[in-house]
Amino acid sequence: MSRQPLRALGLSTGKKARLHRILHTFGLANGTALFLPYDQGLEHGPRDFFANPAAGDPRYIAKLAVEGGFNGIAVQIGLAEKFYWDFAGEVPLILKLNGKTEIPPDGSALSPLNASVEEAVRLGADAVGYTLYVGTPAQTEDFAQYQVVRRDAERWGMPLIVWAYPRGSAIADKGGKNSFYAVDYAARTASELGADMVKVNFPNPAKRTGVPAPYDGDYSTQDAIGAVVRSANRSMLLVSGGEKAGDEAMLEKARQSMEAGATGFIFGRNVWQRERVESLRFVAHLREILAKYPV
Ligand SMILES: O=C[C@H](O)COP(=O)(O)O
Repeated sequence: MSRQPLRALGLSTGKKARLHRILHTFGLANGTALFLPYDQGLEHGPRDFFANPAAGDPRYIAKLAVEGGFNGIAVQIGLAEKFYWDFAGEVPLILKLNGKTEIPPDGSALSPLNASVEEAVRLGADAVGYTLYVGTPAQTEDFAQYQVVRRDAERWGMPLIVWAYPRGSAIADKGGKNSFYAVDYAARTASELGADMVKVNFPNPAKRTGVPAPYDGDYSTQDAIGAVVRSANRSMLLVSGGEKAGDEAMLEKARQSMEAGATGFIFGRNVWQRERVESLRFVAHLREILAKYPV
């Protein structure tokens, strides 16, 4: 069960204090989490803002994070430097330390570092984020880069959230990046490598060719997300939103995730690729779900 009191997670003092601030003084302040990720402008490009052009303005998103009662906003260094100060202290900052464009092919992806844990401290961040691509040809280099971040995070008492993303042709041949096998393996990898929180896509247990046993068996989505939470063990599990989908489908995934023991959600496009009032209405539904699972 990943959703446990902070005291049960073996955290250092600085990490525990920052996580307590994030989880127990912001959002619902009940130990669950709702984060707003806003690095899509780098990862996917401005195409993500066409559905709601207002969302291309970082001030609009930061205001939404405050008004929506989020536990944190995750941005890259440039936006943290130039925009976060307007809202500093009003919503926790998660400084995303690495990131890349979608222009180079996905298969051999390594997400380079663009900022440091020390800069996160200077900016008043309460956590840092690192994208770890599990299964690519660049995995060895990625692990080495990650290890430095993990040590810095430990030294500065900074919680480390790992975006654990299966990627590359080897993963494509084994059921794809959202398969139960791939997501479960990514959650376990992040946990083994010292993540305090791990962010994964919701696993899809549909039968696929090339998936190693026992992942080729029959599993419900509830079985699959339950296994992923167990694989994350003492790393708190956050479920990612992904591309904009129907509200009912998203809310059902959210319910199943919390029922399985997840700590919360990190939903971006599903929140802000719509008009502000609609965003806040959707957020209210997410908060209703989170309210049922206090830690
Ligand atoms: O880093 C990318 C974002 O976390 C993606 O968030 P999203 O899929 O909910 O838009």
